[in-house]
Amino acid sequence: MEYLNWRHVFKLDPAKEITDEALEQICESGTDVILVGGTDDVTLDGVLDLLVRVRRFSVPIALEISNVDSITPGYDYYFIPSVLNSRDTKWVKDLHHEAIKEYGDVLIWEELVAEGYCVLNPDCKVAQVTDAKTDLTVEDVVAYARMAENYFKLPIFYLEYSGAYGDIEMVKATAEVLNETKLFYGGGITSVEQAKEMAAYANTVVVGNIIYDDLKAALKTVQAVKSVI
Ligand SMILES: CC(C)=CCC/C(C)=C/CC/C(C)=C/CC/C(C)=C/CC/C(C)=C/CC/C(C)=C/CC/C(C)=C/COP(=O)(O)OP(=O)(O)O
Ligand SMILES: O=P(O)(O)OC[C@@H](O)CO
Ligand SMILES: [Mg+2]
Repeated sequence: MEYLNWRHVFKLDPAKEITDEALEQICESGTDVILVGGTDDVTLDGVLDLLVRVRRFSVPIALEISNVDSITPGYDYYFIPSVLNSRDTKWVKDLHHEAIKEYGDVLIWEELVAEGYCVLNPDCKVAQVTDAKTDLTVEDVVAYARMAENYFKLPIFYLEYSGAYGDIEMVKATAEVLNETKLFYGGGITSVEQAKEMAAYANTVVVGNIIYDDLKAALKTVQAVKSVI
């Protein structure tokens, strides 16, 4: 249950290359966890490679499942997205139903963490793949957040702007209606200022692409997030 207290997360994409030196800096940065996940080209080889390399360090590692073929034992947690604003039930619960039908007898439920995603950047891969309805008002998003917490009782509600910096008013309004469910924010964080701004409202701030574009800037987001009480 330590994920309930995570403030900063680095999300590594198993489809992208990262050098040992960069990986060491990411793992030793003081981040709370390495979350391994991506939308496409996620393979078992990529997921295993990162597991073995990150295990040399003491930071926890979690796998965010995007397809069943790339799941491997050995991760500390398995995060399972359901895209609440997808127009296709496949991404909300059908793939999940299939997986539970096949593996239900052997699942270790304590290792699985359900995430209610609300994807808001229409141009990102995950919005396109899942056919997410992204033209949402604050009232729409707040209703998804309330649904996640009070109806589905999900531990995590994830406001996903992957690749673009999000709308702080959306994040603020969402934070205001959540009590038990943790608010994850992810998308477009490239600076200390942005990291701090989102950390003021989100329980957990997820930093992804900037790791590959500007490692130094990525590393600075750790202390930025943690400096916000
Ligand atoms: C020990 C052991 C092996 C345990 C596990 C056993 C098991 C089989 C568990 C399965 C249980 C279960 C219910 C599984 C669900 C299966 C499944 C396939 C669910 C669908 C998940 C889903 C909705 C995927 C859609 C894509 C998505 C939301 C991905 C999350 C990552 C994300 C948003 C990345 C951001 O995009 P990115 O790739 O970074 O984009 P850019 O490249 O443009 O940056
Ligand atoms: O890659 P960025 O834009 O930082 O987004 C982080 C994460 O929310 C992606 O799933
Ligand atoms: Mg990415």
